[in-house]
Amino acid sequence: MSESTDPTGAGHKKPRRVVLKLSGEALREDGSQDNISPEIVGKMASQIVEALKEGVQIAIVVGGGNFWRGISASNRGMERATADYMGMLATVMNSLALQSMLEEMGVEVRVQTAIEMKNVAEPFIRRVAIGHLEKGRVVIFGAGTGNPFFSTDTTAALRASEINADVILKATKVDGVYDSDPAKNPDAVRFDDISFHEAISRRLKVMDSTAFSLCMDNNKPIMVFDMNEPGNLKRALLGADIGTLVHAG
Ligand SMILES: Nc1ncnc2c1ncn2[C@@H]1O[C@H](COP(=O)(O)OP(=O)(O)OP(=O)(O)O)[C@@H](O)[C@H]1O
Ligand SMILES: O=c1ccn([C@@H]2O[C@H](COP(=O)(O)O)[C@@H](O)[C@H]2O)c(=O)[nH]1
Repeated sequence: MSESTDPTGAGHKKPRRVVLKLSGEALREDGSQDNISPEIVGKMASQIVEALKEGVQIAIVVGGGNFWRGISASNRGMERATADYMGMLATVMNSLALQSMLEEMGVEVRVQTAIEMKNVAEPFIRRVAIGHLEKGRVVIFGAGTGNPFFSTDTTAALRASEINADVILKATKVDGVYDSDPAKNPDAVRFDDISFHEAISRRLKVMDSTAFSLCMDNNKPIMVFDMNEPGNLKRALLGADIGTLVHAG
């Protein structure tokens, strides 16, 4: 794709509203004991500030893998639903860290959680979230879907459908979707674009199948890209060739 191509397939050059999915794991500095690196969160927040200048409405879902993944704890003997609720609480910590950094940079932010915790955040109310976005505020959706056995990728797919986002921008440690996990296979080959159907039938693990299916059913394209590179979020919004577009085909 060139700088001018349509990243959403929706007929406009720049999306009007996006859901940005941030990896929780990416908030931790390699080798550090801290689960959250304020420096990394700051760098992500700077990119979000830069992207907001494009006039795009941005809602965010942050993962929790820097603290806790329910399935890992469950594989080690903990009851799955409880482990998953712990994972959802982890995403709230990440949401608050991001809110704090964005506010330091002058951005108005509201965190809305799927599990009520009114002392720290608003409850998720779809119409209120849309109202915030229309006023130029960033909305961060914390606590996942509020349900165990799901992931924050599925949360991003669900919220994108609910708020009618044009595209999901999935920021990861890798620069797109590969034919196998590039972290495990150095010979993995990257796709410029791939259909939902093919991503699901090849069982590509960059997102879970529930998230892919929900995006496919609701026609929400996903741009998978590496946000560690400064400026990449803005490039993704403008349709630059920096990742893999997963689309209806
Ligand atoms: N076919 C594939 N193509 C690209 N990445 C893949 C593929 N299969 C597995 N992966 C892995 O998926 C990861 C991307 O997922 P994501 O950003 O959600 O990471 P995560 O660690 O699960 O995040 P979180 O902390 O939010 O749980 C990459 O780190 C990559 O190694
Ligand atoms: O809807 C949801 C979302 C998340 N969880 C739990 O939280 C952790 C962290 O999320 P990641 O997507 O892995 O970053 C996840 O492993 C689940 O345990 C959930 O239960 N429901």
